[in-house]
Amino acid sequence: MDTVRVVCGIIFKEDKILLCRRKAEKSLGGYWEFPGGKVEPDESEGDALKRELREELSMQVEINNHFKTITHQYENVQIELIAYGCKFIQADFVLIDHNEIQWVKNTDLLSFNLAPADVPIAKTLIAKRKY
Ligand SMILES: Nc1nc2c([nH]c(=O)n2[C@H]2C[C@H](O)[C@@H](COP(=O)(O)OP(=O)(O)OP(=O)(O)O)O2)c(=O)[nH]1
Repeated sequence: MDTVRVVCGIIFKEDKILLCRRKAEKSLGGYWEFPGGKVEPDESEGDALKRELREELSMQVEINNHFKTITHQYENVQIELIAYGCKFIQADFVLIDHNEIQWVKNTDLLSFNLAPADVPIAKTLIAKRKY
């Protein structure tokens, strides 16, 4: 089975991280995620992340370090979830693919119903506190 490459942002505003809840009608609807999306062919991970954040949230960030990559097998798809640390710059937060957003303290991440692939990323964030 092919692996779908997905890039997501661990977006910091001071000591809080942005979580977004996927709309009910989407795949993994109702789960909270780090925003981002699929990397298109011939697109860099950074360009894909900037594009997705602009399209989904009208948001601009500064992309910093690669944080962690997780391979996760869902029932009918395998994804490679590539997470980058980002600094929040500004957003209109016009929600397209999500129905709620929240800025969350590191230590509260696991109290959200995270997409299963995101759980190891949240655990690493909690273990490191600051990356
Ligand atoms: N953006 C994002 N997607 C994630 C995360 N964790 C996780 O399992 N995913 C999954 C959900 C989707 O199956 C896929 C990303 O696709 P996407 O966000 O571009 O969604 P999409 O609209 O293209 O997907 P679809 O509903 O059309 O299938 O990766 C995450 O933290 N961020």
